Amino acid sequence: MPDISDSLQPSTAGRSLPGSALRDRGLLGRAALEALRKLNPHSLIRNPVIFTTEAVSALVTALAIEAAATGGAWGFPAAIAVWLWLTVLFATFAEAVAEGRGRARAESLRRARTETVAKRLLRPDDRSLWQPRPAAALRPGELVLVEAGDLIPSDGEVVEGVASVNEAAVTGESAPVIRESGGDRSAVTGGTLVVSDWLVVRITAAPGSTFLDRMIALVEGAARQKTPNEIALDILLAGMTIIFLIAVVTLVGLASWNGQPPSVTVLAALLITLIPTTIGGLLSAIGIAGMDRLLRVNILATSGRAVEAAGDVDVLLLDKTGTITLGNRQAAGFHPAPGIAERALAEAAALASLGDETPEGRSILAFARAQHGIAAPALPPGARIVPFSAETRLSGLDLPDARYRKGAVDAVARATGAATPPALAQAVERIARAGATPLAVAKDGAMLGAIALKDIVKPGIRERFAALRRMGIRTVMVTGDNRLTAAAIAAEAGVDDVLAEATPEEKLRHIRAAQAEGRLVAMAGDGTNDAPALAQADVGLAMQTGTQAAREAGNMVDLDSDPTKLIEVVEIGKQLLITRGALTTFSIANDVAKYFAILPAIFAASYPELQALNLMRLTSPESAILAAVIFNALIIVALVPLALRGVRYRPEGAAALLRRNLLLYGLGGILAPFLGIKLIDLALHLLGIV
Ligand SMILES: Nc1ncnc2c1ncn2[C@@H]1O[C@H](COP(=O)(O)OP(=O)(O)OP(=O)(O)O)[C@@H](O)[C@H]1O
Ligand SMILES: [K+]
Ligand SMILES: [Mg+2]
Repeated sequence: MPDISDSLQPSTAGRSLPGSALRDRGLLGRAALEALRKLNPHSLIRNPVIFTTEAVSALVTALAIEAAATGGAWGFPAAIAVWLWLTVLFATFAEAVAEGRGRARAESLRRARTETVAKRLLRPDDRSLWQPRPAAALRPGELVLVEAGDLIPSDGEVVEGVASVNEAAVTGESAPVIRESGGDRSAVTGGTLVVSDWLVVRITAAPGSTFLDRMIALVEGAARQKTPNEIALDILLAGMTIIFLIAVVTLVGLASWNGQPPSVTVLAALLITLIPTTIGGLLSAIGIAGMDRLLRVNILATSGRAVEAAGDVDVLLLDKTGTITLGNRQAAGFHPAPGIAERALAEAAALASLGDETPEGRSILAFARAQHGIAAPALPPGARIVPFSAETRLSGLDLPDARYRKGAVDAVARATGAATPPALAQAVERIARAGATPLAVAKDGAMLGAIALKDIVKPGIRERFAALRRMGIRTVMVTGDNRLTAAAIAAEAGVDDVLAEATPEEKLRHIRAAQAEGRLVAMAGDGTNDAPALAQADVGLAMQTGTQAAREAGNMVDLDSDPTKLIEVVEIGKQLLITRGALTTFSIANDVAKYFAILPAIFAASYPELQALNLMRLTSPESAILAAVIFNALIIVALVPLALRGVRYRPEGAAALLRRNLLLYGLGGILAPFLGIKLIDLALHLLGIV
């Protein structure tokens, strides 16, 4: 069998150096075209600041044309109009570049969605009777046979069989993973390849809404919605636009007091340089780039809001089996109660597992055969299977003359009324202290012994939990397993806290309680019993190896099935929030210099004393105004790489972070335009343009 731990290695598929998008010529060309398409006012209205800029650009263009037609001075309004249009174009370009990176990934995913022909089973109980059927025509509920070498035609649940599957098409990771019926690794994804053995799969996805389809829509940004934070910032920016509009209009009265009223072109230039075009132009690119950075670490986020929430997460809950451990729990020992032969225990354990479709159940049958040559008998007539459930924490078989149960020790004791002899209790304790899961086996009202199920902690997890702790995040393991096993695994994995013997409802209640205390909660899980908790958590990170239910309940899927990836999610979330804050600060701080550049120019005629404000000693009023507009446009392009890459995040205190960013982006935002406008003014002068 392939080593599943291979799939823990972070994948490098689809990853490239940050900012490399800006060096990709084809991508830039396509983005430029897309930027032009985005000039359509109908779509631009979603961005109030840039929409205002476009309206003002149109107005100044009309004025320039009118001046040219009537023989007036049209050069200055024309130059301003050109740079105002470029301002709008740079903003739409930023968004187009951010989207373009996802589109490239979508194209490679589309190639994975090849047209396969499925083997649809005609009868559920007969694998030899099948009919070819195009994958696209498969409906939910239909059964298909997938054999070694076949592509899995659509998403589904494995109902029979164990196979290794290469999921590289989706995850970029070529080490095969195990897919099997019954347990937490039963979900299969359309477009992935069965490399050995066979599976019978019940289709769960309707045509056109498979995981791959949704993934494509997501990376293309088709499903993207503004987050509540983005909407709030948009409203703030729109408010500032209105305030500056009022301020600029009232200037007309002031300036006309004892001189010439300023021209509409000059007022337009003043308005656009003062409204927050920088952050307005980069806001959506910042959000898209954040989702894209997640994708590069192989995490698929279906909600931008979850990415933002991740930036502020305080607690991470994880289930044990399949999340902290590999989840391939295998029977590894029989421990009979005093006076019971080991073979009698093994026979009872096998009977109790006859109808148990979980990997644990199958491993017990295999172990009984390997250790004692016990062949699993056919299901006797009149037998009733008691399937495993996370609520009862046991499973078993009722025969007309005997009842067999196996499961969590306390659960079996309660259900059968059987007493646990002290020697057995000691054996159970030893198993659990070693980090294995003890299952008690009972026949009617008597305990026959225990089975030890071994599971392995995913490698490297301890260091990663330590890193989470340094980021101020508390890790809590919530598991259905018993206290001792939970404590042993918790100690080995290095989590901060552990909640054992938890039913799905208790996992859910635990999250609600933390949220009620005002904490932001992340949950990582893989099982159907984790689904309610994954849905309730602010960040629900489902393992790609998990069940369909878990993957649908969460708002992120980790294609590498590594719960400690939350580190990356948190960093990217923080980075997103910091980048947005930094560029907003920068954008608003920029206004100071523009004020000093444009106001003296406007009032030059009315109030010559105001020349004292012309700190930059700009060549002429016209040159000052044009230089400010050019700077205002160019700064958007200059900041695109930062918006895409994100401001670097270092784990340090919030106060230190705020201080550093205020200094860098606040003070930088005040000073940069003084320098920039002066340089542009000089250049315009040297080129003889003004
Ligand atoms: N096939 C089975 N038959 C009987 N009992 C089982 C079986 N599988 C698991 N159990 C018992 O039920 C308990 C709860 O199982 P459940 O799957 O809810 O939680 P878990 O997988 O152990 O933990 P986690 O919630 O961390 O994944 C297990 O700890 C084990 O004692
Ligand atoms: K501006
Ligand atoms: Mg589980």
